[in-house]
Amino acid sequence: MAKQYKVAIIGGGSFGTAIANIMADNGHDTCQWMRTAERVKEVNERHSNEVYLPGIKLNPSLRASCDLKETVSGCDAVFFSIPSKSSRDVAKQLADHLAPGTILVSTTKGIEFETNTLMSQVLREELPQVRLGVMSGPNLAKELAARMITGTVIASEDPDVNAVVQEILQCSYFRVYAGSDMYGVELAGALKNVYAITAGMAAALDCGHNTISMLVTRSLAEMSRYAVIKGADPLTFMGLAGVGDLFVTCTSPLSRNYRVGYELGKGRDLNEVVASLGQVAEGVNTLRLMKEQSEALDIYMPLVSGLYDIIYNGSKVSDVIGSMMCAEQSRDVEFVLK
Ligand SMILES: NC(=O)c1ccc[n+]([C@@H]2O[C@H](COP(=O)([O-])OP(=O)(O)OC[C@H]3O[C@@H](n4cnc5c(N)ncnc54)[C@H](O)[C@@H]3O)[C@@H](O)[C@H]2O)c1
Ligand SMILES: O=P(O)(O)OC[C@H](O)CO
Repeated sequence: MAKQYKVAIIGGGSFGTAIANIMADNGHDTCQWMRTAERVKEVNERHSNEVYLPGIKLNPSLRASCDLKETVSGCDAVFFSIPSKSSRDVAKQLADHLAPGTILVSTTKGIEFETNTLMSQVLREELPQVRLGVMSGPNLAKELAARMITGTVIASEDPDVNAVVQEILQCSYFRVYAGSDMYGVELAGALKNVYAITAGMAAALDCGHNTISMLVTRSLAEMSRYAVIKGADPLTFMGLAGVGDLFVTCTSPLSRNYRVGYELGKGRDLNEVVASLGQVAEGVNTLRLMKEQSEALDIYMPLVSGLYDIIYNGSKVSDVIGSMMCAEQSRDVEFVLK
């Protein structure tokens, strides 16, 4: 029989609940920390989290708690699934409760806005005692919670972290691949959200399949170009955390970032769209960061600039597309060509 671990998940939203449910399905002693007492009661008594995962029956062995110390005490591994905006605050709360050597896995696909810092770095700064990993891939929470076949990537500098996480999560519907390019895996997860907004907008404007295909492929080129300049391995972007996640997020209406783009494409106001979502769409802040970075580092990112101009400068979609199509002819796969 496979080893049973004591595990915790920090975050009571869609993804935290989906991951907690897998671990409970796998027979691990699983506790999920969430800040809302009403939601804790619902998970413990009705085995559901209707606000975030409507219609999903959770494993009855999954426990929830509002008590952070009790949740993580004695855990072998802790999964962190808090939106980037609040990650540092929650990490600070965890500081006194995580034993040295505990495995901590970030599943957050965002960047700290004020510092342009990835979550692994935020966690490293606040929780130096842990062994870190990041998990990312084409992982729509609703599909995972419905136990649809899914693959993901765990990346850590410590191969033991990868092996333990594979053992904890691997099951008949979830396949966990290992990687060592932690930076690339995490960056890919954050960047693809921006391009999903563009893809949602293109869908709202009834663009053809040729257009969507060009958009997604050039998105991959643009995010890879940025990531390579920042030190990531371009091959990471060919895997599940790169092209895999870009594909799912740019094509599925289950993606919140895609939905933001779709609603913007239908002419709705950004603030109104974000407020009505009721869940996080990390790409909105990541877009602003990428625009700043592309200017500061002089990286050619026409899709980021175009989307930024449409959302924040009131540019017309047709004008932005027109200027992109008339730009100087370029080479394909230039981000890997020397
Ligand atoms: N939903 C998905 O399909 C999915 C898949 C992979 C990764 N992710 C990433 O996981 C992260 C979390 O996403 P999600 O989908 O679970 O978001 P969500 O909006 O569904 O839920 C966010 C959760 O975080 C909690 N939270 C926010 N601020 C908090 C604070 N200060 N203290 C305590 N709790 C706080 C909220 O109460 C809520 O329970 C994001 O970075 C997202 O990109 C999401
Ligand atoms: O709903 P989104 O747009 O945050 O995307 C969810 C996941 O990241 C897809 O892998």
